[in-house]
Amino acid sequence: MNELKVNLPQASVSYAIKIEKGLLQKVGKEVAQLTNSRRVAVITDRNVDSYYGAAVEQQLADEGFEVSMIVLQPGEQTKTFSMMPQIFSQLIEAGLTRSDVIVALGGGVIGDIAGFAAASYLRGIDLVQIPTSLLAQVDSSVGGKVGVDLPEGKNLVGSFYHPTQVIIDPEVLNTLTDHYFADGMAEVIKYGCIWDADFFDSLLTIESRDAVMTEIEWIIARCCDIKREVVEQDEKDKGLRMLLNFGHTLGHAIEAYYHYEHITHGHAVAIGMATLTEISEARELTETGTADQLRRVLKMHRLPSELEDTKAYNDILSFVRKDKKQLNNQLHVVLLNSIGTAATHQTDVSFFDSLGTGGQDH
Ligand SMILES: NC(=O)c1ccc[n+]([C@@H]2O[C@H](COP(=O)([O-])OP(=O)(O)OC[C@H]3O[C@@H](n4cnc5c(N)ncnc54)[C@H](O)[C@@H]3O)[C@@H](O)[C@H]2O)c1
Ligand SMILES: O=C(O)C(=O)C[C@@H](O)[C@H](O)[C@H](O)COP(=O)(O)O
Ligand SMILES: [Zn+2]
Repeated sequence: MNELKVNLPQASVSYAIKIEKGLLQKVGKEVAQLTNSRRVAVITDRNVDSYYGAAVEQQLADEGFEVSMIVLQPGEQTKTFSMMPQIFSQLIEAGLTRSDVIVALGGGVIGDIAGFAAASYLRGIDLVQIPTSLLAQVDSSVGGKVGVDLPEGKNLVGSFYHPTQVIIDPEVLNTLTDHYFADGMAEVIKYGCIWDADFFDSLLTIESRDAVMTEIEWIIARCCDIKREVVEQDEKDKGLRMLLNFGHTLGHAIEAYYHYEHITHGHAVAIGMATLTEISEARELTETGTADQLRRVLKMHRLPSELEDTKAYNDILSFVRKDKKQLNNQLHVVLLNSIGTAATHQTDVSFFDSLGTGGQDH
């Protein structure tokens, strides 16, 4: 088993990330070790429930827990503020008290919304993250960002709320579709881009999904460890943590433009990373050849580097203009110096003027 520890002394928080093939079979015992409570609500989505819901429910029941299953519709449209009253009602109906536990069993959508429910229900109850998509295993289950979307944009309501443990079983990835596997690879590639050139290079040698799966435990562990290192230094996203947003300013705008349908988070981030790197390379802010390397690794892992509908960029820019992280009309964008190192830059939206022209200014 790989076990990492996230330590945030300033927030009086410390939790383990456990990574092991087959760990889902021991989930009842893992949760039982974390709490004296005997009541658990498992929040999941219909897809994940159909594969793993019954087994998780049974194991928790075997440990003496009274278990309530809250099963949501799959997809980003579920991660909305308007879903919260329904979830809170179900938690009340399940009789969850302050000493009880919410288990988030699913991808990033479930982790974010169940985490937000745990952060706000009764002013906060314990949360265990059991991420089941690659994206959730390498990124969203770690670091405590929980929240929901508003019609106006992504993740506009939320908080920092850490789990008491993250339980990762890479074997569950076998039932994930290729599309969502690729989504997770976008965030994996992001870590190589911003933090670790050797890791990036190794991703260029692992060509297929099967090849990734043979190396999966250390890949997940490396990503979680990078995120741990970043979050421990900047829990509240005021400085270093912004690097984890590489590709996201444009990515989030693309997702919002398409109403969170058609283009999923990882695909949007892939386009965001490649497009931004093309622009910054054309402006000599990034080492020549970086965008090519990035496009190569994205293609290898079945991810896009550009939007097919380049005409959409004008409208997408209006979402970039409304980016939530602006300060005095300045956007924070993360640019690569070269593969493996990145920095945040303040700029205005004109930085994106060349969108859709391959990085060349009009
Ligand atoms: N909190 C954070 O730090 C953070 C980080 C990155 C992304 N996110 C958020 O995460 C979300 C995207 O997460 P995602 O890509 O996991 O999407 P998702 O939760 O929608 O899961 C993708 C799809 O895979 C299915 N699925 C999940 N696990 C499965 C499994 N083992 N077998 C079969 N099907 C499975 C789901 O039902 C869903 O249809 C976005 O909302 C994004 O904003 C949050
Ligand atoms: O954990 C972080 O910090 C990240 O930025 C990770 C991102 O991959 C993730 O998509 C996150 O939800 C974005 O957060 P936001 O604050 O830009 O909404
Ligand atoms: Zn992301």
